[in-house]
Amino acid sequence: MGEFELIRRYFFPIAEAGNTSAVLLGPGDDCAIQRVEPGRDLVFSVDTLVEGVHFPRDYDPEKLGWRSLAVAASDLAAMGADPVCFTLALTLPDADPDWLHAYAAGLASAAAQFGLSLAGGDTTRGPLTLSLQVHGTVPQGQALQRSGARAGDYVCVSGTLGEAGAALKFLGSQNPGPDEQSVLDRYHYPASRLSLGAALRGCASATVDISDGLVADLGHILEASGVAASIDIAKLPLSATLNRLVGEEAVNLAMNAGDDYELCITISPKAWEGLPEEIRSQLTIIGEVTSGEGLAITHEGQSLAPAAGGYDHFRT
Ligand SMILES: Nc1ncnc2c1ncn2[C@@H]1O[C@H](COP(=O)(O)OP(=O)(O)O)[C@@H](O)[C@H]1O
Ligand SMILES: Cc1ncc(C[n+]2csc(CCOP(=O)(O)OP(=O)(O)O)c2C)c(N)n1
Ligand SMILES: [Mg+2]
Repeated sequence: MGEFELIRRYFFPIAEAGNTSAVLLGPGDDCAIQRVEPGRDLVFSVDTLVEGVHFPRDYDPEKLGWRSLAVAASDLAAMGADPVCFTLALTLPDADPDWLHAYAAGLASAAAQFGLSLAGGDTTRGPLTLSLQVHGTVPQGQALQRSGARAGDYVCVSGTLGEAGAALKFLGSQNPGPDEQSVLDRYHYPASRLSLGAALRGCASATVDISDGLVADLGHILEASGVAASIDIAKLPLSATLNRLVGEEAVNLAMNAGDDYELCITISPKAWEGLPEEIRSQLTIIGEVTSGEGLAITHEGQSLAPAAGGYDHFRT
């Protein structure tokens, strides 16, 4: 199978299944063409996944198909963008039809689920690496950013934290029990809170998605906004499953492990009161923004030393 046959066989069908009218030209030419409606801003981001770094060696290709798009889409969620389309740069050690079939199937279901049309890409031979560029749009000037947090805002997170991090221990399990399977699914099928992100436009003061860990990613908001915050670990949303599986380590995983792809947001108390209950129920208030700099961590009022954390590709 040659390069072009591979692309036609496995990826053109995904592009054809996407029905985004904003993609005027999909794969097959030198570039794709996306029309951006007047009055909207284009919001875009690229994320790379490397075998052995972002996912284990010999990882199930169907899960990789889903996961690769989900983690990229999560950046659109963090900006409050409505998803439109994506490109896929695929570097493969060889053209294995079974692998490609399964990868394409996982990717196709994520593309349909997230409303992202495949618009183009690039296919090369080399160590397994995937780069996905995602495009979304927002009404002009309304993209959520890391820089808007103000003293007095609440700090909130969506969903529950720490399970995807816990899953790393069980990735090699032959016979995972129900709790193990449930955290493994959080790793294999990350959330990407696209509709939550869009619903927070005009309400949240700052947003970030939690890829590297809560402490690190909230740290990005604090730095970009020039503020400090305190969070109470007793308020962290931890699932019963995580508590059963890892006991006291749950807090550390929730704070530092990453891979959750939940949103961390700041929001003024007034905007919080104005949120529909359906949106508030997806969020947990874990602390508040203060003036100054840095993140203070407390446990029921007692202050704790901040654990150094978060995933950093180059920290030695
Ligand atoms: N090689 C690069 N050249 C230009 N900008 C980059 C590069 N790598 C990362 N960035 C930018 O630095 C910021 C932080 O990157 P990253 O931590 O990967 O963000 P995210 O967690 O949202 O994927 C982003 O705005 C990203 O666009
Ligand atoms: C097999 C495996 N080991 C370790 C991890 C943990 N891990 C690797 S990269 C990463 C952080 C997210 O990756 P990054 O490239 O920083 O994503 P971005 O912030 O750019 O979205 C984490 C938590 C993992 N996901 N899989
Ligand atoms: Mg990135």
